[in-house]
Amino acid sequence: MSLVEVAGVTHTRGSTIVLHDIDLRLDAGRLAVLAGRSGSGKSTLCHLVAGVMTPSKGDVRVDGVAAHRVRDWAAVSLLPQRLALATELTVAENALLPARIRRRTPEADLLESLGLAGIAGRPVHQTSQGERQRTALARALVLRSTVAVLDEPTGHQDDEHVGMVVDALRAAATAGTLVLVATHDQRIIDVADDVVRLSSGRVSG
Ligand SMILES: Nc1ncnc2c1ncn2[C@@H]1O[C@H](COP(=O)(O)OP(=O)(O)OP(=O)(O)O)[C@@H](O)[C@H]1O
Repeated sequence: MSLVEVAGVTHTRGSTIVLHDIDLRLDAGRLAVLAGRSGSGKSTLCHLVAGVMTPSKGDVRVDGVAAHRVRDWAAVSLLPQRLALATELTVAENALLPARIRRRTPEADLLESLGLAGIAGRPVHQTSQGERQRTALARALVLRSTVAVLDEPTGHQDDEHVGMVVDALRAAATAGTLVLVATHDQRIIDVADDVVRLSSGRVSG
């Protein structure tokens, strides 16, 4: 059994079929990329694996459990495109919240590795879009979850910070997380273990 199993998934949004009969198996400790043009269905598939949507047809399972029933951030974490940060809290409070809730000690250098140490104490509403995105990425990585689903993690990053993000994704995969990334950023695709290409809602290669 693979860690993530997507079987016969067709998904409809509004009146449009946005995913067609998707089959996919992904294993632990891999950096897996969902690549494809804007509108090809990457975010939708991310949402299904993260369990925030249920498929119209077919099955999405994480470790044998229907993805929408998994409620534990240590099992499946998510970096959504819209980030969903608490903007009145600081960068560190947001990023480390999942660890604090579980009384777990976060990795000492997580904020440093994402270039956030210098602004750790600043409220998120006083940060840039790129800093916010890295804060939400840190929150998705802080528990070393079994699966981390990351939707466009470099969308707001300059070259230097793309390098930091890529290193963080590789480190998470090396530590055992299945890192599932929706992106069209070639710099991530170049270091991926698995690349799944979506085209108009179908796996194309
Ligand atoms: N709420 C919605 N209602 C109807 N259609 C939707 C909705 N959200 C997305 N879609 C459509 O579903 C398709 C897949 O969208 P999705 O966001 O998964 O693509 P994507 O590959 O992640 O795109 P991007 O790279 O631009 O984020 C698109 O054709 C989009 O127009």
